[in-house]
Amino acid sequence: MSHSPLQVPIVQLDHAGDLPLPEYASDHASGVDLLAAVEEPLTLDPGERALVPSGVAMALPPGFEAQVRPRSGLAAKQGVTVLNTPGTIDADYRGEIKVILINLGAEPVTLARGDRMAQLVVAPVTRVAWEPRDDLDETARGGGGFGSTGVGSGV
Ligand SMILES: O=c1ccn([C@H]2C[C@H](O)[C@@H](COP(=O)(O)OP(=O)(O)OP(=O)(O)O)O2)c(=O)[nH]1
Ligand SMILES: [Mg+2]
Repeated sequence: MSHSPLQVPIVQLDHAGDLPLPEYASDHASGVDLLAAVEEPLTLDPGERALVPSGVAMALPPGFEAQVRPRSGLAAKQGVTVLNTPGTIDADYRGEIKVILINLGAEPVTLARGDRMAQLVVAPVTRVAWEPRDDLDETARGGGGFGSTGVGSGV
């Protein structure tokens, strides 16, 4: 299996020049870390959310998306997560990638410029063409869901 990376055009919208491109933090990390491209430190009070710029825009090839996911360290240590996780970056989006962070912890959390705030995972997507029908094929599960399987159908 080939591991050659997907080539993705990227633009650094933040022109200060001190922020590197989003990078993979280990050899086989799934996501690149998105950096907070804030001019001044940003403090999120408990319960507060913010739309935080990443400083980058990209042109994903058709057939791919990017998912904005939380970093577990930030979540476990400080209670900060991505409100709309996984955020969806469409292949035809050319604007700045922004991260909706929320502080679910009990203490204020401050993000400094360049702090790694979330991770971005590029993944293939399948688009569908609907085939309208009057009914669907039968399966053992049928319409059962929401805890329908197992002893007593409990949770
Ligand atoms: O966490 C996110 C989620 C989305 N976006 C950008 C890229 C995405 O392609 C666009 C639209 O996102 P989405 O479809 O989730 O939002 P919407 O509320 O449906 O807006 P729209 O009507 O623009 O699609 O916003 C981000 O920068 N960060
Ligand atoms: Mg949308």
